[in-house]
Amino acid sequence: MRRWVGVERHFWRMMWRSSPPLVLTLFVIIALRGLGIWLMVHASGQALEALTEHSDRVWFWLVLTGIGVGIEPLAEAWQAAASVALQRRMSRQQVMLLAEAANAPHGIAHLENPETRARFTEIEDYLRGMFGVNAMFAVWMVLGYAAIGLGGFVAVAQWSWPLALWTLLAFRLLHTSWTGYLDVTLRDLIEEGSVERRQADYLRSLPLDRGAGKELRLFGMTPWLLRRYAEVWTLAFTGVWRRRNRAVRGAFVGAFVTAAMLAGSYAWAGHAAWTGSLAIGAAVTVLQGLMQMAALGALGDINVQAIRARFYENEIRQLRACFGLPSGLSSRGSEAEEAYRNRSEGTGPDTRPRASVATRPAAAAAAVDVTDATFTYPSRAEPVFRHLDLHIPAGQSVAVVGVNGVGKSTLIKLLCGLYPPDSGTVRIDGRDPAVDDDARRRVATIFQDFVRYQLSLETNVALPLLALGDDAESVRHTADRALRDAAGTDVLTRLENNWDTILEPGYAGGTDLSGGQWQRVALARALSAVAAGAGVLVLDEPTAALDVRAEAEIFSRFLEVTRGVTTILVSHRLSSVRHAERIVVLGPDGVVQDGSHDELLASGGPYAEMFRLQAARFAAAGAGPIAELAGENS
Ligand SMILES: Nc1ncnc2c1ncn2[C@@H]1O[C@H](COP(=O)(O)OP(=O)(O)OP(=O)(O)O)[C@@H](O)[C@H]1O
Repeated sequence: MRRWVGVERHFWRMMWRSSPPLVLTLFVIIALRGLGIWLMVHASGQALEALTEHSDRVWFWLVLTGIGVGIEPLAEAWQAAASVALQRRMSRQQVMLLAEAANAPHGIAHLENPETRARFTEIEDYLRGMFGVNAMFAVWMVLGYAAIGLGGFVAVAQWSWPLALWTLLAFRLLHTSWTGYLDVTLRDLIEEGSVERRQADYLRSLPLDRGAGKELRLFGMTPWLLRRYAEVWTLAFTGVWRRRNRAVRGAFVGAFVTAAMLAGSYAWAGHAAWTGSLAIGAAVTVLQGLMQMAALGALGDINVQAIRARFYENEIRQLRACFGLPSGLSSRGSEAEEAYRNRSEGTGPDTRPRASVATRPAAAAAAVDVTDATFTYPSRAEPVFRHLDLHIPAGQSVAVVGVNGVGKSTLIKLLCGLYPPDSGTVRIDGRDPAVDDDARRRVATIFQDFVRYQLSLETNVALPLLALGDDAESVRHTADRALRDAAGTDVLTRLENNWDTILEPGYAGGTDLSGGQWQRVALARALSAVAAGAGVLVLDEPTAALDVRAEAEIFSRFLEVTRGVTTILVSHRLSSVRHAERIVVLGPDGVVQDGSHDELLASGGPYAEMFRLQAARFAAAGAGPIAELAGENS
């Protein structure tokens, strides 16, 4: 009971916060609907009574009946419009609340935790789905029905309180037993089998995915996929069906008892009319009132949606609580919500002060210090590395190499503060990026699996500047230079809508880029981040899709344009990494070699061996100028 009160209070508080005038308006409409029904039921009975008595008052009661009848459709339409407007505000608030929750932790471990991810996905699906979009409509419809039922209740109670209460009890029993069933269904849907359901959803979405669509055809995987989908889906729902079947029995028992109680109500009123203790007009009022009270019973779908609305609002609150966030939006979130409202409702431009955007970090190279760091992924038992030490002075260019899976990308994630080390420290200019936003913003990284935003070319390149709120002209200017420095000018010239082209063919006028072109765009984004004030630039295999010559050219150019910034480059192509001032070879037990390209070649060991192997491969393939590039120093 206390839980229910807490959920209800929170739900109404959030609704009130999203728009007090609309909530007040809706309450007025609801009251009007109850009044309208009572007027119709009561006045029509009185009109009949007056008619049988040939009284002049018949017209008076007929007019009131007409008013009562007229109120209902008008109020219903008004209620629908107001609840849809309220939904818009609630959705906006919920999206912001959820986004704040997703972004609250400094790292990304929560996004890799299967349970948390499932909860996020579930809420997001709800918000975007039909139930989420119609939630407010449903909530106020249920209240509207309650008002109608109450109107009927008052009309019956005017003749007999016990009959009104008895009938109310019957309908509440029906309502409670079906709500109990729906509650079980809902909880099952959310809390049980979510991971399996997410997997089933993923499998179902694969044939619609452009990338997966290619492989599905190539490998003839569709029949296997459908079989696997059926298996996972059945697994996800078997328990749900069993529980649902059990719960529906209670609902049916409730329905039978309600039917018996209602038969009693009608017999009661009928007997009174038969024996003459209920006059004809009052009998009409009571019978109509009993019928209107049916609105207090099971409401089916609408009720499910109203329950869902409360459930998910509470889910958002609980998810936020997991990350130490209050139930309402932070001041920054409220500011963003206000800007969103201004724009979506066309009430004005985004006039927020610039202070609400990210602050521009100081533009100077930053030192990187990893001291005695041990790190284990939350889902793993074995650490990726133990007691790792790496110190990079400000302004140095360092290449990190090592075999697959040795932990290069993991090290980069630690430098970005996406995970804290289990023990030891990671510092950027003496500050911990795992807890300090400003320290993290000093690190600009292009990951191996960099994001291909389905947005314009300009946004893809200039994202770090847009995050700072730079004006359009300087954004375009810096993006232009960054793309040029990343040797991506031809990407721009080939696009029909130039900077405004959406980099996704699923949009009108949109297009895709080749792997190499995407990498140039990502590199340009890294350069924009440097222009935005990053002091450490990390490139995690950013050029794997480029040919060897293009990669070598880009690196020498990159080191040129990023002079004055600390650069960390991860690559398997040793022909490229040798341009770095210093090369660090990672092994299972941490740094196994550290020095310049020449020093490492001269000292022998893993680096020299890897380099000779690569050079020999190119030479054997007769790669001509490429072999020259790789073998220059061998
Ligand atoms: N999110 C994760 N959760 C659990 N384990 C992970 C995660 N990401 C990577 N790993 C594991 O951590 C180890 C190091 O991975 P990492 O990606 O850092 O290697 P890498 O040196 O960058 O490899 P590559 O050269 O193939 O890119 C691997 O064993 C990998 O399976």
